[in-house]
Amino acid sequence: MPYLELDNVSFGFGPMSNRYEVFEQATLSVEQNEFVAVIGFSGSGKSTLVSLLAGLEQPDSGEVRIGGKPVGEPGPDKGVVFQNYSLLPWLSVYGNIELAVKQVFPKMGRDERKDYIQHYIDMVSLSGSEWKLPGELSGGMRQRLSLARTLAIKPEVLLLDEPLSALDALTRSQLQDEIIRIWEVDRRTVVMITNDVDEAVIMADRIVPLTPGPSATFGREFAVDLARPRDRATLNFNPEFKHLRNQVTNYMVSLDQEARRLSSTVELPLPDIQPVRPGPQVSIA
Ligand SMILES: Nc1ncnc2c1ncn2[C@@H]1O[C@H](COP(=O)(O)OP(=O)(O)OP(=O)(O)O)[C@@H](O)[C@H]1O
Repeated sequence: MPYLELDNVSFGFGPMSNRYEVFEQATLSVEQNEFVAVIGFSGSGKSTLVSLLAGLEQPDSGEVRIGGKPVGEPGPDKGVVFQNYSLLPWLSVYGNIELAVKQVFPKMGRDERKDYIQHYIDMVSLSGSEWKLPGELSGGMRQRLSLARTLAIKPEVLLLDEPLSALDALTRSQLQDEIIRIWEVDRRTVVMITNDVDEAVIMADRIVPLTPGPSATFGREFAVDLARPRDRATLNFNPEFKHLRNQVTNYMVSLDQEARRLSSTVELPLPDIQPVRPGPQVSIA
């Protein structure tokens, strides 16, 4: 039975007179502890999908379910890591995690809480930076902190909204490996939004493309049957990896071409204006 479900979901922004339909009857099923990468073009609805899964937005029709129940309000059962970190700049690394932990586990004793927070700081390799403020951290360290803070509230579903796209290529690949290392030790259901095919193939169990908007839906899925742990150095020479990467890339290109073809054949309504006719000639003496 699927754990996380988007069941025939339609959702749009704006009033009826000027509406933008983001999703039309979109359906997605994710198994418990599965790692799914949703890949899509800019503006296709990736962040909106995260908002719907997190309960920040409610569908116009259809239903979002977790464990068979409607998703409900945002809460610690759904942990979101955003692209832009969303850290409190006046709190240290320790303080940012502590705030979240205190909110979700108010009864945890002081000593236990200290060890608990340190465990998550160590997990994301931020040991030694406990008392630094977010402004004193690199982009990669800030995203590690975001991840630690979200993991520390023990969400059942982890929603990663393009968490690595603001990082340089080297830091990005390091963090991809770290996220997978952490997920392999402490499995949970993950939906990661990405616009990077390689990232999706290296990290996910399954890749689900989002068709270009408006009225996006989910396209053909790709299972990633590469054995774990995946070593990026050897993957580059793995024919299965290369084949899958090409398949996904070609499919995304074909989705884009189809969307462009459709938008160029749409007939634009022209205003119904009577042509101006010249009046009688007037001669000026
Ligand atoms: N609050 C809003 N009001 C009106 N339209 C919105 C709102 N938020 C998003 N949209 C529109 O909905 C569509 C999907 O937006 P969304 O941010 O989910 O896309 P995305 O795939 O995450 O884009 P990107 O990759 O560029 O961040 C876009 O066309 C966007 O303009």
